[in-house]
Amino acid sequence: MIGGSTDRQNTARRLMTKMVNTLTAKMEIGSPMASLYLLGNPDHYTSHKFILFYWKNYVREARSAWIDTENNTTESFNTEYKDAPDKVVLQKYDGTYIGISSVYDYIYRPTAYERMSLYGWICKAKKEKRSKEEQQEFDVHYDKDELESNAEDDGTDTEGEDEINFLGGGDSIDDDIEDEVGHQDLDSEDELNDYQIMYDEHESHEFLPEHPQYCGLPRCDQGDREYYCSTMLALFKPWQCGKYLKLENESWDEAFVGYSFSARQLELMKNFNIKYKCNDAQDDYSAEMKKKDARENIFGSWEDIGGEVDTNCSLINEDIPIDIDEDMYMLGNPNSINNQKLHEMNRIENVVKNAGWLDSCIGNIDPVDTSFKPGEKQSGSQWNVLVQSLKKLFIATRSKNLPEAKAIKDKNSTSNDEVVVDDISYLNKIFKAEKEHEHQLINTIVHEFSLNDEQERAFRIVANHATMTKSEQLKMYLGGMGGTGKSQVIKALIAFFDRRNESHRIMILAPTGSAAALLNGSTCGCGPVLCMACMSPFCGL
Ligand SMILES: Nc1ncnc2c1ncn2[C@@H]1O[C@H](COP(=O)(O)OP(=O)(O)OP(=O)(O)O)[C@@H](O)[C@H]1O
Repeated sequence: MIGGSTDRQNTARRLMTKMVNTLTAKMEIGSPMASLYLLGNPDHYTSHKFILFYWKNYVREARSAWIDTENNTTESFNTEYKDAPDKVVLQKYDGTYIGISSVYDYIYRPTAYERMSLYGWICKAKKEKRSKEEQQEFDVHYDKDELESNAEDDGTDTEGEDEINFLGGGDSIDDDIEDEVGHQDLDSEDELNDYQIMYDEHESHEFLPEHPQYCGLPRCDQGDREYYCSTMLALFKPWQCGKYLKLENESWDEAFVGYSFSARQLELMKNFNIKYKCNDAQDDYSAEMKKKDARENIFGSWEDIGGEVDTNCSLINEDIPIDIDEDMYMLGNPNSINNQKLHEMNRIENVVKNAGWLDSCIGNIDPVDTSFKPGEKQSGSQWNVLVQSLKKLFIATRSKNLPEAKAIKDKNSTSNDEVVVDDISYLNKIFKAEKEHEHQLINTIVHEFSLNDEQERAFRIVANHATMTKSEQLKMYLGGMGGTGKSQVIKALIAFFDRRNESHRIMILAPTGSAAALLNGSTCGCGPVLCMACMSPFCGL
């Protein structure tokens, strides 16, 4: 679909958007996160702010100044120059569309900044949209005729020209055009530090090329040396035109060697290469692993596979061809990576099989008969009614002999004038179940689960109550700090009801799936209705 016609691409895009929106709506936001958003605080903190910088456009612009005269241009430069034209943003100005590139923001910067390198400019530049009032004031201050006459003037370096060119060609761009270029003009040195010329991250995407290359700076020790030198010069030597960066008869390399970079700039250049050093180290490690025949080690070779290619695609320098031995990936080759992978997968499968993880279920669950056909034909709703009525019948039969049901029955038979004193003897420590074996069972479980005094008290209240034939519903809350043994009490109760063959009288509910899973219970969502139906003493929980 992605590679199809425009219609199909749009359909695919719409579908993806719908899916993302649907998933996002279902996403839960925790209360701390919600509070952060409401208070306008960030949801994360970083020590540095990074600005996306698409350097290739600038280097292309700088090198293009030499494209005609530079007879010894390398093939790679020619190809690159032709294949990757500058990306511009189209804006309507006085009925005419003009292309604006962020490169011009640097080239036509105010005279106050003419000694600022591209690197410094990118760190400080910020693009802001002018408010309507500011725009009106600006329009009044710089009238259009003056702008046009100055724009035609291709000569001297006047202050006026700087201001005009700095506008990127549009001082009165239509209001409805999204990326209006707003700048302040500066006169004094003092303003240099205060002046924030930073790209606003919310608008900068308008100016970015499709393939981010911010990490793919050329290498100092490999590849096209000329391209590397021109890139570093474009970054660190101030320029308005590529001609500023080197002399007519000079190569980029000579200009690079001859330029005195500051200590900070040299340090930055060194840092640019750290990523490549890491990649090299990773490749060396892969080579080492291969040598050691990692196939002998179950897990070792998993790390080894694909070591040649850095999976952080955006960080790979597209300029440098990745050296991949295709033979290594062919299945026919017994030493190929794919075969090694297959071999490891079989080994792991055997390990898992031998450990019994793939054995059939111990509980002997009957297999579902997929070929089953009902003996009588009924519509869906008729089946539904039948199932519901059978369910009711089943629940009624099961709860017929439960004490609560009996108690309710008995209670209903008493008249309104009668005072009934509820039996709450089960709360006493000296309570003894009517039947001796029930009393014994309670004692055994207290002992088996080594319940402490408080746990025992809680357990006995529920267990005693369960042995009574006439009693009100027990509503009880068992609280305590984390790890104080609440779950232990519940486990004891599960065992108690289990041994009385009354597992159906207890239902474990928890607010989250993981909490419920710890006690083999369910989440609260499915609770209330079933809880009432099973007449569990935990109904009130
Ligand atoms: N009487 C006991 N004898 C021995 N071990 C116990 C006893 N009561 C609790 N424990 C142990 O203490 C640990 C914490 O107990 P438990 O999980 O029941 O606490 P909890 O109050 O339910 O904790 P949380 O609120 O964090 O879920 C468990 O490992 C449990 O086995």
